This record gives sequence, structure tokens and C-alpha cells, in this order.
Amino acid sequence: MEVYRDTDIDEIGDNHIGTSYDTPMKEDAFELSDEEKIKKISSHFREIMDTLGLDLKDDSLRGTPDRVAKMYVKEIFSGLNPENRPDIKLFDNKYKYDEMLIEKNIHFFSNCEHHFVPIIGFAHVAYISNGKVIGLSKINRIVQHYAKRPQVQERLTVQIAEDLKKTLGTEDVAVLIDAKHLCVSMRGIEDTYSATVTSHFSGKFKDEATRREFLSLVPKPTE
Ligand SMILES: Nc1nc2c(ncn2[C@@H]2O[C@H](COP(=O)(O)OP(=O)(O)OP(=O)(O)O)[C@@H](O)[C@H]2O)c(=O)[nH]1
Ligand SMILES: [Zn+2]
Repeated sequence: MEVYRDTDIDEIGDNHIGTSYDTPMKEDAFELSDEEKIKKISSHFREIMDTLGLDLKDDSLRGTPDRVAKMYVKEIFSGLNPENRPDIKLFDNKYKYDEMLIEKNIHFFSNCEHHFVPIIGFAHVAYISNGKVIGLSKINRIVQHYAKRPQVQERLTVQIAEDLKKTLGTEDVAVLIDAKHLCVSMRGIEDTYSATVTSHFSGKFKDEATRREFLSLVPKPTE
């Protein structure tokens, strides 16, 4: 009898498992300007509304396609454009601070890439300085940058961790995300209470004691 193993999953159907944590983007993703993208999305969204049977002559609905298009490009999906990655200035760790620094309770809104409805949650991020110190708000800005993309929580977690590692020149980074997916609560299974917890620990945070210290200092995932 054939025994099914979890590792067989990538050979089943076209369920290809990639190795990259990059958001899958087309080669020509940046050929259109923001203004051109807004125009195109607006026209497609008008079609969606029209197909749903909405009267686009109504004065409240008339501007919606433009509003949605602008919101996608300039606001909730602005993190797809690498030019919008925040400028990060590092400082020397003159104070020789050698314990972990935690930026906790970073509240974010993202959107699920499967259903395009919100993911709402908290990120808790920590690092141990390797000589450089990052401005606190820049940690929040990095989280917001990757949150402003269609996402899955696993990728969001890894993208934040990998960016910080590169920026700070250290492997000693931890990221914990506790979030609610509206695609699970407002539709489908309609579970209002479940939440999703993901984490990434690398460098010194792989040590049991360091990981435990981090976990003891951030809020427990909602019970
Ligand atoms: N791993 C992972 N899955 C997610 C995330 N956000 C949403 N999903 C899931 O993605 C899956 C998409 O599965 P499909 O079966 O194609 O979609 P669906 O028919 O709408 O699924 P239901 O939500 O179960 O109705 C769902 O199970 C979602 O709950 C995420 O961040 N990570
Ligand atoms: Zn979803």
C-alpha cells in the first residue's frame, strides 16, 4: 500500500512549493506609473461594481472606483513598490547596550492575498545590536511596509525578519505576529474568535533562554 507522507505534498497536483519569501511579482510589475495603475484599476473596479448591478450614476457610488484604485496603489498596497520602503538611518551603539531590544504591540492592517479582506494584528519585534542601533519608529515602519501588500502571515513574518537582519547586519532577530484574518471570521468558516500566531527566531533567539526571555516580555497571544 502507498503510504502518504507530508513531504509528498509538493508533488501532488500543481501545489508547487517555492523557496523564496519574496512577494510573487510579475517581471514588468513596475512598468506602469502609479497614476496609470490607478486609472486601470479604477476602470476594472467600475466593471466589477457594474456587474454586481450597482448604479454607478448614483452620486455616492460614482467616485468609488477611483477611491478604491487610489487606496490600493497609494495606501493599502503601497508596500508592493520597493520605492516606498522607509529610509532607515542607523546609529552607533555608543552606549554598548547589549541586551535585546523589543518593539512590541506594533498594530498593523494587512490584507489576505487569497480573499483581499483585512488581516488585523500585532507584531512584536526584537533584535540584539551588532554595533548598530535602529530608530524605534523605523521598526514600526518596516512592519507597515510589508503589511501593505496582499499577504499570508507566514511571509509577512519572514519578510520583516529578513529585512531587519539585512538592515542591522545581524542574525539576532525575532518576530512574533498575532493576527486575525477576516477571511476566517467574516466569511467562509465564520469563526470570530480564532487568531493566527506566527514567529521567526534566528541567531541568538534560537537559544532556548533568549527565546523564552523574548516570549516572557511580549503580550501572550490572545487566549
Ligand atoms: N497559511 C495561510 N493561509 C491563509 C492565510 N490567510 C488566509 N489563509 C487561508 O487560505 C486558504 C485559501 O483556501 P481556499 O480553499 O482556496 O479558499 P476558500 O475556498 O475561500 O476557503 P475557506 O476560507 O475555507 O472558505 C483558506 O484556508 C484561508 O483560511 C495566511 O496568512 N496563511
Ligand atoms: Zn483569506
